[in-house]
Amino acid sequence: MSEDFDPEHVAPQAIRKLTPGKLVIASHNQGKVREIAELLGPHGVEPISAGALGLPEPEETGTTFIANAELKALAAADLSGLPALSDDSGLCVEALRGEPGIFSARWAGSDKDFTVAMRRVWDQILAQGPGAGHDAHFVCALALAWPDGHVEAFEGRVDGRIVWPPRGDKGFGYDPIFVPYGHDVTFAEMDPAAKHAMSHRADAFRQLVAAVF
Ligand SMILES: O=P(O)(O)OP(=O)(O)OP(=O)(O)OC[C@H]1O[C@@H](n2cnc3c(O)ncnc32)[C@H](O)[C@@H]1O
Ligand SMILES: [Mg+2]
Repeated sequence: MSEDFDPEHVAPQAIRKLTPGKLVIASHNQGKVREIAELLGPHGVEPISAGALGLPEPEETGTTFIANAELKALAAADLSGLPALSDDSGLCVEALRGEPGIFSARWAGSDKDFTVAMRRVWDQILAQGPGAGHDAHFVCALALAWPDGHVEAFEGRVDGRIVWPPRGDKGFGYDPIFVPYGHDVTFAEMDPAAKHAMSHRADAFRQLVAAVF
C-alpha cells in the first residue's frame, strides 16, 4: 500500500441502479424463489427463475455467504444476458461455532432432506453437553449481478433460538426448528408475511431495495 493511501478518503464506488424489466432469480431452491418473488412483488421487476431458464447450479466454492452469493449471481447474469439476483444463506448455531453456516444446504445431503439436517443440528447441540446454549441466527447474502460483471451485495441477519422437535409446515429448510427472539412460534408456524417482516432475507432485501431501486 502506498504511504499516502488513506482509506477514509477513497471515493465510494457508485451503486448501480436496477432498471425495470426482467430479473433472473439465480436460485434452485423453490422455497427461496417463492420468498424472493414475494419480496420483489411491489418493485416492478419481472422475475424469472434460474430453473425456468435451464441454468446450471454452480459449485459454491466461496468461503463466505457473500462470496457464494456473488458467484451464483455472476454465473446466472453471464449465461442469461440479464441482471440476476442470487441468495446465499444459512443457519449459524452459536454452540456449534457458527455451523452449519455456509454448509447449511450440504448438511441436508444430495437428497436435500432437511429432516436429516435438522436432526443433525439438534444432535450436535446435545453433544456439546447440558450447558450448551440454543442461540442461533440465520444469515442471508443477496447479490445482484449484471452481464458485464458488475455486482452489488448485501447481508441480512435474524437472531433466535433452536427448538426441538420441529414445528410447523410453512416455510422451508430449517424453519421448523428456528424461533426468532421475541416470539414463541417457529418460522415454519408463521404466515409468510410475518416471516417477511423480520427474516434475514427481508433484512438483506431492505438494504438492496434502498440501494438499487
Ligand atoms: O444455492 P441455491 O440454488 O440458491 O439454493 P440452496 O438451497 O442450495 O441454498 P444455499 O446454498 O444458500 O443454502 C442455504 C440453505 O440454508 C437454508 N436456509 C436459508 N434460508 C432459510 C430460511 O429462510 N429458512 C430456512 N432455511 C433456510 C436452506 O435450507 C438452504 O438450503
Ligand atoms: Mg446452494
